[in-house]
Amino acid sequence: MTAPRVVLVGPMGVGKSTVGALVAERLGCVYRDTDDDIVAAQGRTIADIFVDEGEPAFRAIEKQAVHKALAEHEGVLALGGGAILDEDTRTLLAAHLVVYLSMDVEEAVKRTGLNTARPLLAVNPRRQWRELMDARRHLYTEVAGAVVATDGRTPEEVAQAVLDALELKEA
Ligand SMILES: Nc1ncnc2c1ncn2[C@@H]1O[C@H](COP(=O)(O)OP(=O)(O)O)[C@@H](O)[C@H]1O
Ligand SMILES: O=C(O)C1=C[C@@H](OP(=O)(O)O)[C@@H](O)[C@H](O)C1
Ligand SMILES: [Mg+2]
Repeated sequence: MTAPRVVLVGPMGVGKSTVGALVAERLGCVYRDTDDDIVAAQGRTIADIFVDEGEPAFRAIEKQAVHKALAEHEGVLALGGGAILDEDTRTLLAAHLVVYLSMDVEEAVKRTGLNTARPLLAVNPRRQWRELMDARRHLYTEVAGAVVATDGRTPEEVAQAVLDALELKEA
């Protein structure tokens, strides 16, 4: 069966895309990011999809993109932070090796700031991030086979911790 070597989940700005690319390089396999798939397929940015069609429409597009990538990708796969909100997606993830990258709120604000590319954090990022995590923390934990804390760690250190977690799981 085709399956990603590892699937990275976690909140916006935790480093899924940055760390995913590093882990793929270290494993000598291909890196894929479902946000990039969505942008390529739609020919517009994530922020534009949110503005043009709203979050429910984005989630429907995202669900399709995630299910396609889980079915066909063999390397490292990073999901958008909200992909785990979908119950069918969580069910599919149960069959995969999933690593949850975590961080606390201060680290989150440092990394994402007022970056308008992430529409869900455009206004009052600290409060919005707390609310998002209250709604999602248990879902990240539910789908994950391992949790890697990223606070105060460089992307290279986080990538190494992910590789260590993989080695433990694959052993
Ligand atoms: N371990 C880290 N320490 C500090 N900054 C980081 C770390 N990992 C990622 N970043 C920075 O945080 C921002 C968000 O990273 P990104 O990989 O896009 O996160 P995600 O895909 O989870 O939203 C980027 O500016 C990136 O350079
Ligand atoms: O957490 C979320 O709901 C989102 C996370 C984003 O991806 P990253 O987690 O890669 O920033 C992107 O899919 C969109 O802005 C919504
Ligand atoms: Mg990303």
